[in-house]
Amino acid sequence: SDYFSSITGLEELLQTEDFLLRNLRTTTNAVRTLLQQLESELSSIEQEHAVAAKDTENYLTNPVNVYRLMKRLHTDWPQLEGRVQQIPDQIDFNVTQNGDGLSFPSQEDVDGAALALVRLQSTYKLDVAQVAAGILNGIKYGSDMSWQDCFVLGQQLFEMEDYNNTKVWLRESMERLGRHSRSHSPSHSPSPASASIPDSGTLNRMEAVAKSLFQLGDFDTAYELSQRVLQFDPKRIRNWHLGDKGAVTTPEEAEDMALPRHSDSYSLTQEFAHYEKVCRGEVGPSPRQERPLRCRYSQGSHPYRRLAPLKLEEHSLDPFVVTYHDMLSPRKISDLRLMAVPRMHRSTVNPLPGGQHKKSSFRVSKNAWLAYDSHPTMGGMLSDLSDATGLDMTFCEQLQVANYGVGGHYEPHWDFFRDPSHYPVEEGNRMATAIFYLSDVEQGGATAFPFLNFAVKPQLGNVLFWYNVHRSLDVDYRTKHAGCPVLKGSKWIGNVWIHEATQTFARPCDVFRDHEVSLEYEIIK
Ligand SMILES: O=C(O)CCC(=O)C(=O)O
Ligand SMILES: [Fe+2]
Repeated sequence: SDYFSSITGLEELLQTEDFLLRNLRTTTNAVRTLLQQLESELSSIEQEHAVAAKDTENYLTNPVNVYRLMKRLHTDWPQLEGRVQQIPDQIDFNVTQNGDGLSFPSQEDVDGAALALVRLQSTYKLDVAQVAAGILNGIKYGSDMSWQDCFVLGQQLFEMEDYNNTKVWLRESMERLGRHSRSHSPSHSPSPASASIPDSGTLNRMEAVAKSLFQLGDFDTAYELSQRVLQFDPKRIRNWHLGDKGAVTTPEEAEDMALPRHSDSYSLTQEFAHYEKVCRGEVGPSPRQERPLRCRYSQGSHPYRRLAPLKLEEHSLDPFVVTYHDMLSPRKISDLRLMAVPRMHRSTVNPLPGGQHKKSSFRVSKNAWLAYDSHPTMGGMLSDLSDATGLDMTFCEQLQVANYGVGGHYEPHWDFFRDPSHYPVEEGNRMATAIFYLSDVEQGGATAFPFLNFAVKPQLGNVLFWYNVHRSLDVDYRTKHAGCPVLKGSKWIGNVWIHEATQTFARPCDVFRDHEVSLEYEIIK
């Protein structure tokens, strides 16, 4: 399971479908050969009968014809009968059951993929009609969704009790069906298009969904859906008893019900709405915030960097958030990703003390932990990071390589632990975070800092670095950050968390505590 959370799993699914396709192709070829054989015998007997019909008496007085008629009926037809009856045995197509070692998505995967689509739609304010047409932010990538695709998605969202989105997708489906049935009138459509006219099973499902929508008080969509059903099968009207009026919800109640069950309370806050704006690039830093920021060369803390200075881009001075450009070559990155792929698992979030690590819709990605001594590239990453930041790398967690598929994301969070039982005392809290970007991302997938009003677009080889704590070692609530949903592409990152102990000289404390500025950001508004 968990195929939807990253690109690596999806490749397996594509391979599964390749296998299914090859099998179906072999099977249809075999069936065609069988049919062709039957067809040729059929037409030779038909020809015989055409001759006989012209002059039956003449035909039947020919002893050869008589003999052949006898033989056909006595021997050939029973044989033909046997051959036709054996056809099903010759069609071996049980791929979904006995396709050994094939990967199939679970219900959770299908739900995850639906949620991802809906998340993208809401975060990036995408127009459903455009998404269904395979267009993301004006760029046409994929093929169109059929009216059935939209309907199935709508039905699934309905089952997931996400009624707001059910509505938009069912509407889109009906819209497409309407367009479709106008452009393919049933009389002249021997093409696959005729297969897109709803069959009775689909009409039943449409009817059932219409009924439920009616009971939920979404009369408009229910009406629209019913009209479509009637258009294809006018007889159905007599089946309709839409329940007694007492069971019908008032529009106000329906409004309440229309809140998607899967969105937790955080996604309804102002803070979350602001975060989504930052992801969309609708808000940015103020001129006052931006004025002191520079792109500059940095010699870091190692003498070698005088010869090869680092390209440093400042995003914020307090809290300190910067990008070091071109820290890792594409070749090293591909080595790293190859090492990580076989070790990838669905990402979990940190539990309450004593709790279980849990998968969550809050963080949808896969990750792997890699030890720094397992490959020279990784040791190099740490020493480069140390040279750049001046920090000591004695206490850092293993490299966490993460991959987000389309719709993958990590909602706003802090990297530091608020509960000291979450980290070893001798190592201290997560003082700083460095994110190595191990891929570019075509659209979406920025690392957003909602309180600081900026988002950093992943760029292969760059490192994003920031301090999670004040100099006083009090946690800095302004550093809340997130991985925005990936809209197009696949996002790879490598996380390094550097702990506090051993940084005494690299980042000495101030005399005074300096954390008050960040306290107001602790509370979710
Ligand atoms: O994906 C990102 O850009 C941020 C990831 C992150 O914050 C984390 O893994 O802790
Ligand atoms: Fe983080």
